[in-house]
Amino acid sequence: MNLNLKKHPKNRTSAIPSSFEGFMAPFTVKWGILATGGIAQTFTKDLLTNPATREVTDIKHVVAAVASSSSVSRAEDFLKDAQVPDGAKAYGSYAELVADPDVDIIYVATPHSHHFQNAMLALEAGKNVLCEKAFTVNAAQAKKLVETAKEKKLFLMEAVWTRYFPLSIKVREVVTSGTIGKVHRVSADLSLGEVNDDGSLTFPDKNRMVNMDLAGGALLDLGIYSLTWVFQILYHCQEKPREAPKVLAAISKYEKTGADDLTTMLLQFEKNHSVGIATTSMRVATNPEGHGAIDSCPAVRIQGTKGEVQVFGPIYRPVRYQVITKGTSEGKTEVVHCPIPTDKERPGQDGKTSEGWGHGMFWEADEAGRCLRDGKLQSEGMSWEESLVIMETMDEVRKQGGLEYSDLIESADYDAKSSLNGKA
Ligand SMILES: NC(=O)C1=CN([C@@H]2O[C@H](COP(=O)(O)OP(=O)(O)OC[C@H]3O[C@@H](n4cnc5c(N)ncnc54)[C@H](OP(=O)(O)O)[C@@H]3O)[C@@H](O)[C@H]2O)C=CC1
Ligand SMILES: O=C1OC[C@@H](O)[C@H](O)[C@H]1O
Repeated sequence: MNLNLKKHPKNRTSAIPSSFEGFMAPFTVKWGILATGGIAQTFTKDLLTNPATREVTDIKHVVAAVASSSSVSRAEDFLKDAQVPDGAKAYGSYAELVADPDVDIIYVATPHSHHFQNAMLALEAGKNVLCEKAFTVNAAQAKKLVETAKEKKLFLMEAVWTRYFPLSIKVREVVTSGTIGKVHRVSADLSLGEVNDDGSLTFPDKNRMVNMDLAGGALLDLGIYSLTWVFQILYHCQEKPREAPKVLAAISKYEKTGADDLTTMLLQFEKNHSVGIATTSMRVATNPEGHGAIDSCPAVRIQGTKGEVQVFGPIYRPVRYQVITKGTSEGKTEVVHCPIPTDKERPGQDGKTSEGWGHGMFWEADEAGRCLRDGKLQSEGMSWEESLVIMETMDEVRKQGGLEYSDLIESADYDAKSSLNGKA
């Protein structure tokens, strides 16, 4: 779909009585899912939830097709497992998926190493793209994606789902409203404790978390969320033109694979008199009670002159924050819960419980849909410019820590026939 050609009636300039708009058919987004791994499954299930469960009436998602680079049968199994309604197509190659005229937007759900080539494959085929985090391996690749999307007038967005959580939006509002005064410091951590008794990590060496061939490591996989919190406060909430940070980093590497397993970043926004401390690790967990437990200690602290916002982890999928304001002798604490709505008509995410589907990825999908509907090439919540500054920050962190990947996955030269694009 070329955004220049297709406009939803809601985007017309002629006067439509606002009372009428509520009766308009929702804008339908036809998704193509590129890859069949863990997050592709979770995202697809979120697309299939009833939007009304999150009070959305203007957007409807359809899973039009899925592709596996392994085999067509894997794509077929994926459709079955995700309970995708009949009619969706299964492909045994990414090339076939991006050529499907029934697909509006491609969700790229491959390992980091593959994002650049896969997203380029889709853009070159004229498809809009929502690409999983980390956007690419380096800033040069991200720049090339952005240039291509701009030139071809296609929508492109890094899938940093956390930014579209109502919780994130509310926290940004607390900050910009001045409730906690001038913010001088943000610290954010996303860490897992995945260590065996012998000091090795629990991930097998080939696992994408630690595999250098898949651009594994704490920084690109987990640290991106610590950076997300620092950036969505200290960068995103700045007035434009925004100041990019100076960076100081320490990286420690996993001796078995060379991937980073303990990375610490200090980001200084000198003119704004503020500093970010972003940490990530696979050795010591953010939450000593264990990953996935509702954290008892805050994983993000946003510290202002008049108070503090604390966000409880896991910070990629937070459901609770508190605002502590000065003023009275004891101070005042307001705890805010932001539960993720589930579709009770669907069986539990694991197929067993009766909680219903809903992981929280639907909000970013709704945003992508609204951008397509409104003819926007990028989302304000995760703009191209901000993705690029974050990629540049991670480049600098890797440079200081001496963390390099292979030429194949660092290359910013697009090659449709690259092994990273699977079979043609
Ligand atoms: N937003 C979020 O909460 C999360 C995001 N992610 C991000 O999603 C992406 C994928 O992660 P995840 O789904 O956990 O990964 P998985 O390993 O579960 O799946 C990756 C998929 O990519 C495809 N693929 C293509 N080439 C390769 C290759 N050489 N090695 C492995 N897989 C390959 C495979 O699908 P096929 O064979 O069908 O082509 C595979 O199933 C990453 O960028 C990660 O950072 C991950 C977890 C959570
Ligand atoms: O994006 C992610 O969020 C959840 C983590 O467990 C996962 O490793 C990461 O890719």
